[in-house]
Amino acid sequence: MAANLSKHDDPDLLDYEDDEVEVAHPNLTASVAAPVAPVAASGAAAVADAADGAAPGGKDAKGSYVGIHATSFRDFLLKPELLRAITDCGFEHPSEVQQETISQAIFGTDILCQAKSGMGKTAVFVLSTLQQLDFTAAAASSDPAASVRVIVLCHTRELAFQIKNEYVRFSKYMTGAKIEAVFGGTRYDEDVSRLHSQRPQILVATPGRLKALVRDSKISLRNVKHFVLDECDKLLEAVDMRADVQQIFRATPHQKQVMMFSATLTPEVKAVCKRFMVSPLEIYVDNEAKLTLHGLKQYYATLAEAEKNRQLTKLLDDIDFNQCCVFVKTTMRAEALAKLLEGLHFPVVAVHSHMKQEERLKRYQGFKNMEKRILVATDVMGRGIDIERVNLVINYDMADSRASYLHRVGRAGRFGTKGLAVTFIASKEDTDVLNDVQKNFEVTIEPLPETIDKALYMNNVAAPAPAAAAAAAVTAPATA
Ligand SMILES: Nc1ncnc2c1ncn2[C@@H]1O[C@H](COP(=O)(O)OP(=O)(O)OP(=O)(O)O)[C@@H](O)[C@H]1O
Repeated sequence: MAANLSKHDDPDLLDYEDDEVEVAHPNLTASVAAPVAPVAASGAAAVADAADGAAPGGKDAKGSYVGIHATSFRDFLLKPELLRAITDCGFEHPSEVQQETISQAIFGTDILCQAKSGMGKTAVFVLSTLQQLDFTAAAASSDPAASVRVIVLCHTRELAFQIKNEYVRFSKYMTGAKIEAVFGGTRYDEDVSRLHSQRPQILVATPGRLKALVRDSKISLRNVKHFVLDECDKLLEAVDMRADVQQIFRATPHQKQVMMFSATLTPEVKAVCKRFMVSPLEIYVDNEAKLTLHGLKQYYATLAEAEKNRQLTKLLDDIDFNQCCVFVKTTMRAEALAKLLEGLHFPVVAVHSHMKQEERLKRYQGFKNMEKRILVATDVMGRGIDIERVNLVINYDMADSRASYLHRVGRAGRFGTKGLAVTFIASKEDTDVLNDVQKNFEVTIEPLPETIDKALYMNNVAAPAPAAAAAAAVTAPATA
């Protein structure tokens, strides 16, 4: 494995998602002139809607969109307890990226993998590491002080929590499997005692917290056999994060499997990633155009900043969504917008980096459990987060780059399902990003039409016959 990584000064411990610019925005605190009818506050209607996503016969509709039906998870010759858990999770067929990578990942090959958002990259490293681990009592007692065999690094706490849960559900028939997650914003001493008492074999972490634990010798990584970076471009692009990752990497043995994943990998980041690896299997999307999610209908609305609130509330009323993510550019705007929507009785919750960790996870979990239908968030929630019922993304503030746009809209249309993304364009910079997205991802983002046909963004809603289309269509506001 490549060991001659360049040195960086030790940065202060950081929460990596705290990179948002704080700009007060008067528009958000202004009240919306016209009263707006709320969407159903109860989860019941939405749960019924979400059921639309299920294919006839109760089968999960997702598998039928992107699964390669000629192959099956059985073809990977996985452990029976893993296959049982895969079946319980409703996975029928491996997706393309799973088919391309799992068969080699389970033999310990280093993997550098780029694949579209929502196509099941998580299961690649979760399944392949679980397949390779030995959870027997003998293995556990061999060196209890250095129990960790798998390190998974990711950039946010919610993602760490989500990945830990994926490990839990796929290891449910594996006796002795112990999985923990550590991330900033929680009590350090509690992490220390939990790691000491639990002795996990699998540890999911944000780099800052893990770096501190390693630095203080609260954990030994000398037995690590698998080192995974999810959203690796995010972890390696910024110098401070990369330095933390490098420091953790250096605390692990030379001999190990390294796997890295993202939907977006620039040539520069690929080169950095490969310095951590030895002869990796490289799976890339050869043309950015192929990152476009074809189940996702994308529109934009050109409008003035002051018109955003009215437009947003109109969309939330008119569009028949299951769950929706609204992205804004700062934590302050997230708070203000959520308050405004709450005042109008929309079932909304805000998540951003400037809130207590406990509260943040509670809100994220509540949204995941369908207690609220609208999430207002900063880019903190823009990557990796997998919430199955989200079929509408609204960029209230345009993303600052095409990569960020791609990750955000990828919160809808997961695993080949249908979804809708609407982006507000209020400045020349917004237009530039929009043009960059259209050019590089070869997608045509149309102006928001008067009406949006439900069949475009709801699964199992048949496209109406042309004559009936007008009557069935949902009314949407005209663009400014
Ligand atoms: N083979 C499969 N069959 C059915 N569902 C699957 C399969 N593989 C993954 N999924 C589901 O697809 C969804 C998206 O998977 P995942 O979050 O791993 O995507 P991703 O590629 O990591 O996306 P992103 O780049 O946005 O992080 C999850 O809900 C996951 O449970």
